[in-house]
Amino acid sequence: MITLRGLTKRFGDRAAVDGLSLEVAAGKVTGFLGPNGAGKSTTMRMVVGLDRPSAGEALVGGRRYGEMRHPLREVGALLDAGAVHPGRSARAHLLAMARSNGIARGRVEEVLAMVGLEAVTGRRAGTFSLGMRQRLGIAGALLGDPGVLMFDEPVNGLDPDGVVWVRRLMRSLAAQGRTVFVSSHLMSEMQLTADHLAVIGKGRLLADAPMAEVIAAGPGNAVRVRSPRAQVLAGRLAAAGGQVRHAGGEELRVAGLAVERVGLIAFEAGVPVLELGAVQASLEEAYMELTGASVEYGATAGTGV
Ligand SMILES: Nc1ncnc2c1ncn2[C@@H]1O[C@H](COP(=O)(O)OP(=O)(O)OP(=O)(O)O)[C@@H](O)[C@H]1O
Repeated sequence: MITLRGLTKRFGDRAAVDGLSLEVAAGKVTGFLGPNGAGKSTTMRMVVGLDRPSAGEALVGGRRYGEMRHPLREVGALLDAGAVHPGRSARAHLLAMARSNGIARGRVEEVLAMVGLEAVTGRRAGTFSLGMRQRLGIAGALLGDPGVLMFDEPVNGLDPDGVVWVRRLMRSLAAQGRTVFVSSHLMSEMQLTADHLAVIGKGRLLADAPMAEVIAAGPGNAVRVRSPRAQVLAGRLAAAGGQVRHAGGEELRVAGLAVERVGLIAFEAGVPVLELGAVQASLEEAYMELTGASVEYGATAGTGV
């Protein structure tokens, strides 16, 4: 389990992480979401002692990282796949990590095989593709067979096979009872991978709930309809009890009416329909609504759903 208590990190007069309290439970994949600059990486770095908190604390299994004799056996992390000496082979890199944490040499070959790098163990890490470096980083996280694992954007640079592999790996680590804490910007992938979500914005907690609850709290199922006479159609749909939102241009999002009903109302009103379809409730839409006010860099108008 990972416990964050009032965790705060200031850089100058700016709080990158701002009084964050959270428990990341064992036996689940917990997705860690938030816009760019929300403080996800900084939070993870504090858990493994790479950044020192300005206030509060981050504990793994009730202890601080600095108090652990063999930290890699308790918490493994993929934080920056580029942080490998380019002149070292994959094997040499992992052997050095193993030695400093009292981990048997044989475990190095084991984790290299687990991540699919067994054919390139002697090759210098500097020649690796981004996907291979991600795999090497994951091997490093798994090296000490820890009960707690953190992955910062693990599918970055991976091809579709690699993405599915990471998803299965996360699920199986959680099924073994481990704590799996993973950040990602890919909402559809996260929806398939995580059981639970912690969402932050500007360093503060916005949501800490099971995936199903986060999605249910979002805009939910809706009907998407596009018409050159969207204004007229919106009036008719509202009169029939629909909650109508203008989604930019000719498009409307309608909640509370079935797709067939929307089609019939348009027909009765003599309004042309260019597109009509159901929109499934998704993490992406729920996330957009949750974080809308916390996005630091981004377009502001005309993107609404
Ligand atoms: N060493 C540093 N010095 C100064 N500011 C920093 C430092 N590290 C991070 N920050 C700032 O802290 C804030 C949080 O950054 P962080 O990388 O933790 O966000 P993130 O949620 O991981 O973002 P992304 O999704 O883009 O990776 C940002 O505004 C960033 O510029």
